[in-house]
Amino acid sequence: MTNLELTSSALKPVVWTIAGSDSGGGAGIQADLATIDDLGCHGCSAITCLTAQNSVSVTLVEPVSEEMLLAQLDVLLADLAPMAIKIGLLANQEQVNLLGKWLNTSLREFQKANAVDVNVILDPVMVASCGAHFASDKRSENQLDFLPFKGLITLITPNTAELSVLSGCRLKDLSDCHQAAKALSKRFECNVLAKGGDKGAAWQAETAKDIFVCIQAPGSAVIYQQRSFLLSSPRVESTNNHGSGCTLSSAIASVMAWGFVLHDAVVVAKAYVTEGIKQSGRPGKGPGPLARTGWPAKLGGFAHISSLDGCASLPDDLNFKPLDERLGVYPVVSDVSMLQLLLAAGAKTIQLRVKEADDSDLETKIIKAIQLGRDYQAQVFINDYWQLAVKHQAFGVHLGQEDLYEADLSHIAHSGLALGVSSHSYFELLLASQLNPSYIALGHIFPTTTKAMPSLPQGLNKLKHYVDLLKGHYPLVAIGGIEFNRLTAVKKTNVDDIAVVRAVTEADDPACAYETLVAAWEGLEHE
Ligand SMILES: Cc1ncc(COP(=O)(O)OP(=O)(O)O)c(N)n1
Ligand SMILES: Cc1ncsc1CCOP(=O)(O)O
Ligand SMILES: [Mg+2]
Repeated sequence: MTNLELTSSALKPVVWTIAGSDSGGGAGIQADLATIDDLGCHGCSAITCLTAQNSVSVTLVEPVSEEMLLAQLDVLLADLAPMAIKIGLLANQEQVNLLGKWLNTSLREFQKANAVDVNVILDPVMVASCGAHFASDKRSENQLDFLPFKGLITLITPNTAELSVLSGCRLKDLSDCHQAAKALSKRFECNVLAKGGDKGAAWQAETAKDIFVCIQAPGSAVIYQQRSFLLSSPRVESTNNHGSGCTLSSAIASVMAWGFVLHDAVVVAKAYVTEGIKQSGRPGKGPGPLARTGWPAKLGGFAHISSLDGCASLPDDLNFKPLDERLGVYPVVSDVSMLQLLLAAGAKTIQLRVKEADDSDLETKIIKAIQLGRDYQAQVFINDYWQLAVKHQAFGVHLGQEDLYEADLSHIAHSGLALGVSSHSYFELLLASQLNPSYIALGHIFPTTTKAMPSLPQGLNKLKHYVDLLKGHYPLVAIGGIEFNRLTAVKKTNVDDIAVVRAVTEADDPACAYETLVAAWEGLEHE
């Protein structure tokens, strides 16, 4: 199954762009609709102004009337309601005020009545990449007052020039930009992606660095909220960047419309822009538009993520022991007798996951599990208790994202243990991949009762995207709600292997259930 089949088999999510028309086709509404379509969504537009422009100049900007802008918003809401909205060029303060009021009334009522969250991404366009100032309002440096959007938007995406105008500060270095982005986030009560793609400052010369200030992102892991991150990509040497900001913000809206969390939308959209610049052309005399290159699936095109707020970043110079063999059907069990029974039934990889808070026999159980692994020449992973796993030389350790910041990863790597890492999103799997682990777990895919999960089930569509990105780079295992009658659908995503709890441990005959799962899983073909 290809990405396209997966996305077109479902109803396309509706994404709106509220922006200006670029007669040159590289930016504005034209770039947005091309992006939205390329990422599998249905695009609708509310046009704020017409611009007469080509790749080198803007000769005229003509705003639509307030009546016309409102009519577009209302008629769309009555039928083609949005899953996400991107706001781009607004021609004057009246349009900002009107839109602020509309978001606060009509859109709010719609969200309340339908119990949905519509994410709104604001690209505060002020200056075109060809140097022209857009807004017809001539008050201080063409600056519009975006405060009517306070508390109504998910994310604002200023470039460095826009950040400087919005914050009223000269931005000399990364630290200045970070402070300004945090101040903006406070002022607008929203998340901020401060784009550093425009070359200029020395600290931006080698890499294109964006600053992501997250104050709140529903569905993202708690440990990655109220935090700032630096997203660094190798700089693509090209002057074809016309419409890159429009493309980025409409890509973020599109990825969110598919149900991905904000952290994911930001990293996927950045990879999309990087690839779009790489493959760009130059139809006019000036900077060309970005190519439309589909949903990003090259790991090397994704940004490196690091912390920007004093919180620890994960090391990226470690090497963990590789697996001796495929994970296959990977049982995760809570007691040693079950572990022994499944090893006897042929399991070659298994995990001991003990969750009783006060288990006085913990170390004894871990020693026994590790010894059984040796007896059966199997890969035994210990969940959570990495010190005991190292002390007794387990084959490997399995850690969740939160656990990664508590553990001594360097000690685990240097002690020769394998490391498996959990992930629940693009953002988390990118962080996991920066660690060079022995495998990456993707979950939870389906609802599970084994564990209270803080995130929603990922589902097969997301799993397929994750696999497209990581396959061949790391062994991949899907976990969560995997049972016999779901194996065919899971195999179609091309994920290497599966981890199971209840499908084995709650069966009347766990050994038989394990053997049946193995026969079925190994009998199915990858696509
Ligand atoms: C193979 C596999 N995948 C994911 C998990 C979950 O690990 P973690 O996120 O650390 O959560 P707990 O298992 O500790 O509740 C796993 N154990 N195994
Ligand atoms: C530990 C864990 N981590 C993500 S889902 C999960 C439990 C999976 O259990 P089951 O296979 O019973 O749904
Ligand atoms: Mg854990």
